[in-house]
Amino acid sequence: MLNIQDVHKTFWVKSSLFKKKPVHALKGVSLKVERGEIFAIVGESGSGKSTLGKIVLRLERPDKGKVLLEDRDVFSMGKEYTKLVSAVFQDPTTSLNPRYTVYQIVEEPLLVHGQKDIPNRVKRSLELSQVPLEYLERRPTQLSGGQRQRVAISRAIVLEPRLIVADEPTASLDASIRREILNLFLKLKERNISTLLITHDVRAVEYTADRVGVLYRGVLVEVGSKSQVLKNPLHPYTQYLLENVPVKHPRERRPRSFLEPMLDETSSCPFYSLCPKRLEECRYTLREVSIDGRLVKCNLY
Ligand SMILES: Nc1ncnc2c1ncn2[C@@H]1O[C@H](COP(=O)(O)OP(=O)(O)OP(=O)(O)O)[C@@H](O)[C@H]1O
Repeated sequence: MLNIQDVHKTFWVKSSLFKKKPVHALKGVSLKVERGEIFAIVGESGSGKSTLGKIVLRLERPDKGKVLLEDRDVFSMGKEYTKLVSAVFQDPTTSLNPRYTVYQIVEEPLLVHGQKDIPNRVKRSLELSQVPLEYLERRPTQLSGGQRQRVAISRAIVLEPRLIVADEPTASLDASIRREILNLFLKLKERNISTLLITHDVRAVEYTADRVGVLYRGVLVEVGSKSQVLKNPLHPYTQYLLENVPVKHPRERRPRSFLEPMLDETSSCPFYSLCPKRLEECRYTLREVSIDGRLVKCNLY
């Protein structure tokens, strides 16, 4: 349904008074999201996850590559695209208009798209995201963080989209609420709505995802089913990421050495300078192989 083909995105940031340097946020990312699938993009801060989400939402344009929704280039689609693809962001406090009531927030996309039967559709959407109807006249500041995120999800699904891009939808919430919000995405899946779940939270991936893509410095290093990637990670970076899923106490965590600046920006593999299993050839070439239906960008295979 969603087909991302060889997407590249470079930002130019000021390095000194007169100079700019490139930040390669995405380097040839390709993936497909099927109907009703929850596809998780996982990676550490700065790996390019949000940039990919923004490109799918058309908030950024790729420098190269294509994004297709049901075989149509999303950048040549009109307003219709915003009916088919919607977004849920990390912080509902900033993504919801504080002056609007819950009803007005959820109603807005229906008005923008000239829809009929608005009151009933708003109510159905709120029910589906488990927002009590007595909250209809409340404003975001009168709701808890979890309820605000439910309202944001109601707004995202009110037009019955094909795909939701959810960028860290549980990151601002208490642990006790996180699972409830993730359950909503599982419910949407039953209604054949796909989710591109952008997260650094491996537990969220474990709980919800069908397939997982691991992003490292703009390169999708591994893509496979949840069980393939989480139970038997092949890429050395995925292995590192999973070994460092937050443990009970910060003292038990390993140093996050892989967030150090790259020592060798010119090597083919983005993980070259930090990889414990690197080969000499990884400086010059990077192979993508398919193993049991999963993709790995690594010369070890
Ligand atoms: N508008 C921008 N201008 C300049 N650099 C940017 C811009 N947006 C992103 N970047 C850079 O691109 C890289 C990828 O950023 P991105 O936000 O996509 O990563 P991320 O994996 O979502 O990280 P986080 O979880 O911290 O948001 C980073 O180095 C970031 O600093």
